[in-house]
Amino acid sequence: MGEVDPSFIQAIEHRPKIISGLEAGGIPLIDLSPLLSSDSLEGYSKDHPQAILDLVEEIKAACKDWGFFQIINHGVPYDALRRLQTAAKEFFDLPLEEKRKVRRDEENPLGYYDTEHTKNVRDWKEVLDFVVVDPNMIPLSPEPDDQRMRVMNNKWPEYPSDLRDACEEYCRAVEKLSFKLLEVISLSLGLPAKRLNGFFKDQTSFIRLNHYPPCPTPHLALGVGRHKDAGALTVLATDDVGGLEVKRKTDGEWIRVKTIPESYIINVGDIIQVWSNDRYESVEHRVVVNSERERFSIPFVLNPSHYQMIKPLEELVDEEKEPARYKEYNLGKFISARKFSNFKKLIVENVQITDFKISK
Ligand SMILES: O=C(O)CCC(=O)C(=O)O
Ligand SMILES: [Fe+2]
Repeated sequence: MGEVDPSFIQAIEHRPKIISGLEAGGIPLIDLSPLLSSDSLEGYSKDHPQAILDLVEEIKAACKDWGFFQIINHGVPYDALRRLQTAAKEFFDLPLEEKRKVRRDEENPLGYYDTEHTKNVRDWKEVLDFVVVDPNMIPLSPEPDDQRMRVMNNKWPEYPSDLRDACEEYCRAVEKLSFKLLEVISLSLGLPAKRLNGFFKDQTSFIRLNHYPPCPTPHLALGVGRHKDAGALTVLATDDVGGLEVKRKTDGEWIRVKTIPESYIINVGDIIQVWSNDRYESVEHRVVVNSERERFSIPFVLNPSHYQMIKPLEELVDEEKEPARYKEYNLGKFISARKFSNFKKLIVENVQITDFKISK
């Protein structure tokens, strides 16, 4: 990634404003300590202590107003994250030919990849992807009648030798956190805490190690172009180099997310938007790069099983007052369409949940 290839250059209206060091903030910061003492919030809101009810309200407001929030006192051991961050840096420091030994290919979309395009513009980044349940399956093609499946296997690099262990250990901790958050979100929608858990048997959740090298033209390119996360929920760890920007719902301004030590950034994905029938929205975000410091981030994307049909939850729709706003879609077919479209620059837009929107 030396000189700037035209494939990285964003259209003028999507280029970032380069702000030096200034971070606007505004995204809610939520203290999860009330959750630390319990493993599960089984039951309905009314059965919980006030501290939990307050937390549910805070998360509800954050999901509605921003689609994003930051958390502290989340219970994920910092050492587990540090260990994975160290291993990730060691991996990305390897020569390209070494990294390409585990590269993603047409058969298996997992592994190393440095040519992802978001909205048809190349991202200034390299990634390493792993699934949480290994091996995992997704449909071979997005065609509705094609029943064939594709097996996805994690491709563990030979170096650094503890990357696999670090990743698996981190995954267990962050997965536990993400299911707790899912319970709070379920309560915040007026549903029983465990209402959403059933969708995650045979989950297709994945972990991505992102590396954004310094970029000589940060005003022209983006680390990740504007996008919405397609999963249910994203739990994002970043280092102390800022860059993530969230599109503020009130005015469409791009707001830089503050880096807070030992915190996570949580965002609602497309699937929660559909389940909640638009009560919560999956909000657009992007990553701005800089010319001086490399940046690392690790999103964990909580994703249901491939065979799940995604549609608004029955309890949240009412034919008269609140009709379903989406037709159901098969998650596996959706993932399959996405995974194999970002290989190359396409003429058409990727599949989006809006493709399933029921017009009023
Ligand atoms: O690196 C970041 O801060 C965010 C990355 C992201 O949005 C993604 O990988 O979907
Ligand atoms: Fe994202």
